[in-house]
Amino acid sequence: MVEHVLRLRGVGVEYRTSAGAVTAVSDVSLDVPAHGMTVLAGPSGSGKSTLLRVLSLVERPTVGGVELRGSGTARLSSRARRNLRRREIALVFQNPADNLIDHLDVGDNLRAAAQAAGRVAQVEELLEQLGLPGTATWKVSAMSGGQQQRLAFGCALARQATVVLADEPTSQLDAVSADLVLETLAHLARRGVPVVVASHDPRLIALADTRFDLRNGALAA
Ligand SMILES: Nc1ncnc2c1ncn2[C@@H]1O[C@H](COP(=O)(O)OP(=O)(O)OP(=O)(O)O)[C@@H](O)[C@H]1O
Repeated sequence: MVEHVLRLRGVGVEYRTSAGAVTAVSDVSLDVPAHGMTVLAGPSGSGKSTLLRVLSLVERPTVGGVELRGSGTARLSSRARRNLRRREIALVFQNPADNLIDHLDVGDNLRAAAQAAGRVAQVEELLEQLGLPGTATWKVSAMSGGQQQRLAFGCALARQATVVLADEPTSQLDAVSADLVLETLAHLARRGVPVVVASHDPRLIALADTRFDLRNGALAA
């Protein structure tokens, strides 16, 4: 059994800008356990979002390697990376509206997410698990921000993703809505789905089974 769902080895990310090269992440090596919630914590600009994009195979690091379930990804073509991402990885963005298709109702969002990964969604069962029973025919716009984020994590469950990654999933929500998301994250972790979250929300960080602290693009000692 693979103990780590994702591993980074010597990862660095550099951006070229008109003002010169910007180092967003330097020499990060870490192992994400195959169970529970892993949090990337750190102040604004410390490299959390960049690292999350690398972990989710959206962005190739400038140097270093990323392993998913024990297999290296560096030699994969862009197309193979895209297919791997589609099959195995779910990424939830901070703005609830960016995670859902607003012209589809709630049930069809779950069905579309499942279909994109070659799966079939058990809509009523998922909505029950998410604490959103009876909402299958609701418009997404009729839901609160917290309910929308919950549904976004439900789409990750519908896809049966190997790992779920989320960038600041509570940052645009009020306290009550953020509570809904924290409950959902705890639910995913209990179901054995590994979750990786970038956040500086202390309540979310408190739920971490594994925590990595970033400072200026590097792991804090
Ligand atoms: N596309 C880019 N081009 C140039 N610099 C970038 C780019 N993306 C990120 N950076 C820089 O890299 C560093 C890390 O940014 P990143 O967004 O990963 O940090 P963060 O911890 O997620 O911050 P926040 O919490 O504010 O989102 C910052 O100095 C940022 O300005």
